[in-house]
Amino acid sequence: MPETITPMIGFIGGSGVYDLDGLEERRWVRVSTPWGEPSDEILTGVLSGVRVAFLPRHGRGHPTPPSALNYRANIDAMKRIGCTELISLSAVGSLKEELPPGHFVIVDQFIDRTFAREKSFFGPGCVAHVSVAHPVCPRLGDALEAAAREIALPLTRGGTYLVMEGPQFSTRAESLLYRQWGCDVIGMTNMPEAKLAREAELCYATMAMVTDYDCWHPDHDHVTVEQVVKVLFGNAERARALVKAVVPRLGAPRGPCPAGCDRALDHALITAPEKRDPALLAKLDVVARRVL
Ligand SMILES: CSC[C@H]1O[C@H](OP(=O)(O)O)[C@H](O)[C@@H]1O
Ligand SMILES: Nc1ncnc2[nH]cnc12
Repeated sequence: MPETITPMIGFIGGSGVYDLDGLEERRWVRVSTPWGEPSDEILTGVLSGVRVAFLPRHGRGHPTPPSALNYRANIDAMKRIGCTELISLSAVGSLKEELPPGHFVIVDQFIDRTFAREKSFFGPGCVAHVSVAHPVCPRLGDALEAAAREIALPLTRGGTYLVMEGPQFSTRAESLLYRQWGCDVIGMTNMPEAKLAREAELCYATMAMVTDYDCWHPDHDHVTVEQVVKVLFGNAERARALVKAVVPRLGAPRGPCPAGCDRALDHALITAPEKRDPALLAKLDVVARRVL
């Protein structure tokens, strides 16, 4: 008999999304992990009868830049508190004319250009290679699409998110290069987040909220924080409406993920049991508990 999972929907709120409203049994909870401290306390509560958790990715008040985020602690903490799926709400720049500020994109691919971050829970003493060929859970994508259409958000389903290191925005040459690569949007945070969610066997999807045209567009000034923030105020309101619309669609008890996100480690571990490092295995207590 396949296991029945009672979902707890986790949200990781990006720039401009530092809180969730409308929760019952609302409580900010401190969660420590073997990987260090997450960005902030995690807000837990109940929305439409469904358990939810919310982590402000950069911390409340936005003290932490993309490269200094402890992505491993964030993902571990969300799983540790009971999340079964993760939805990222992220501000992005647009690399396509037809994705103007105010538009929403359910991305389904990433190009990871980050280079100064811890990208795996595994390493010497326990080597694992998961597939991220399809980094986004289609079931979460379907739920996000249905919810976004219900509240009439301007929406595109599918797109490639270029993840840059930052914190500076791109040069014009870089922006033009990413357009040539066929990328749709650009941001600084969703990798290694999506890779780590896969290693932790959590379903993951991103709702990207376009705030600017980066710096490639001949008719628009280059992106500034001021501009991002201005658009974000509108977007953040709509992001909250999206959360309220998506949660009931994901809340029912369910079987295993049809795409296999929750079994990503089934064929990933390659280190022989007798060669595994007990100290690392102890840190993997929650992330890899199903297979260790
Ligand atoms: C404030 S603009 C740059 C900043 O916004 C995005 O963050 P998030 O994905 O957490 O919404 C982008 O990735 C940068 O970190
Ligand atoms: N143009 C841009 N580049 C990188 N991250 C962003 N976040 C929002 N706009 C961005």
